[in-house]
Amino acid sequence: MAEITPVTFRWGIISTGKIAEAFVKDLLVDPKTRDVHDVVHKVASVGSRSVEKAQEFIDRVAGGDKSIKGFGSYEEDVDAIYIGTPHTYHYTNALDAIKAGKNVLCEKPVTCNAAELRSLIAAAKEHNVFFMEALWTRFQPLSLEVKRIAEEGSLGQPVLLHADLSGNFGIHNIPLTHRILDPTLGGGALLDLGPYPLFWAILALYENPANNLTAPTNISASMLNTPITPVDSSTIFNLTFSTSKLAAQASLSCSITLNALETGVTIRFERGNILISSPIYCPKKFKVQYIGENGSITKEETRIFEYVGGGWHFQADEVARCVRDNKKESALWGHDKSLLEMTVFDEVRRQGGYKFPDGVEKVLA
Ligand SMILES: NC(=O)C1=CN([C@@H]2O[C@H](COP(=O)(O)OP(=O)(O)OC[C@H]3O[C@@H](n4cnc5c(N)ncnc54)[C@H](OP(=O)(O)O)[C@@H]3O)[C@@H](O)[C@H]2O)C=CC1
Ligand SMILES: O=C1OC[C@@H](O)[C@H](O)[C@H]1O
Repeated sequence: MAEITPVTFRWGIISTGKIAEAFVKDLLVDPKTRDVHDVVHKVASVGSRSVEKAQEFIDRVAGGDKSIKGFGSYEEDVDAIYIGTPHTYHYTNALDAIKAGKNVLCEKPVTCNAAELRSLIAAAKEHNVFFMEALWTRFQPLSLEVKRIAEEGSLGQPVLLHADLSGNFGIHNIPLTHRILDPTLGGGALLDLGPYPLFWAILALYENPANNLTAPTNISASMLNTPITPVDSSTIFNLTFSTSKLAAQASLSCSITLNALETGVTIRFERGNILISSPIYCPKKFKVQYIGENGSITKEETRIFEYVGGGWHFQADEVARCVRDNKKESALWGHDKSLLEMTVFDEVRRQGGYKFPDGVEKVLA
């Protein structure tokens, strides 16, 4: 077989925080370890509020690679910019990058509200650039296989989906300025953890061909605040999908004070179940149960997925391929799904009474 010459994709990184480090480490993993031969990734520059921090990040995470430029600002000459700042900075950082004609991969939640996202989508169209939320779980091989099995027919239609993402942040022992507690940084469970339970509902229900990409017909929600700051410590939200061909519901929750459950997602179909192990943002294992005529389990299969790296590189491969092919959005996690996410979150916050402090939302509906 002829050797493919891979495209070298140059990334500019904005932020020197926790997730930026995880993403950059994955960019440095040899793509061949995950059987990817058409793209390779190169970290070209790191932007921070401080040039010293940027250099310290390059030394620590990328072995001091002299070809990587460190900037005390966010201007870079690259194929795409990855944004890993706190939620409430995504809009401004992404807009600046888009206006500079850059392709953008922006961390989840892509913005604080749907109005900000609509404004970014319009800007991306105007400047003819690729734009995607970094909903990394969508691109992992396990998710692709869950989707294939869910839609292949032998389980029947999905009826009920339960998904929870909890993570104990030790909220009594972290500063009030921590991004998870600070309302000016969009703190709380919903915006930080909520994208993942919602992602599984989008994959299994919204994307189900019988739903024909129809938005939920009902959203009901309740939020519980922390005793410390006015952000949600836990939130529950339910979605109903009802079309002529699909009648299904999702019961979703997230918490910043509890540990994760062993099984984070359960998708119940007419003739079986899919049970996905935690962590639900990069699960390595799921189980499929087939149910017979009398309601008992007739067959059970466990599937395990392993790869080198943390799982963030799959979304990087998607961005590189989309940009190479001149696509402006991903077919797997396009603008419509991020917009659905932000619309659901706006409604959950409305019902739950979570208002951001004045000035946090840069665009209002
Ligand atoms: N996909 C995933 O698995 C994960 C995604 N995330 C998402 O990534 C984003 C960042 O999270 P995380 O990396 O944990 O956050 P961190 O606090 O670790 O890092 C955020 C970085 O943003 C920069 N920054 C710019 N302005 C501010 C500000 N006013 N306050 C604090 N930091 C600022 C800082 O870099 P500098 O000082 O260099 O400018 C800082 O290091 C969030 O939106 C979160 O939802 C988080 C964890 C996992
Ligand atoms: O995206 C995320 O996934 C893992 C969580 O621990 C983190 O807080 C969140 O931002």
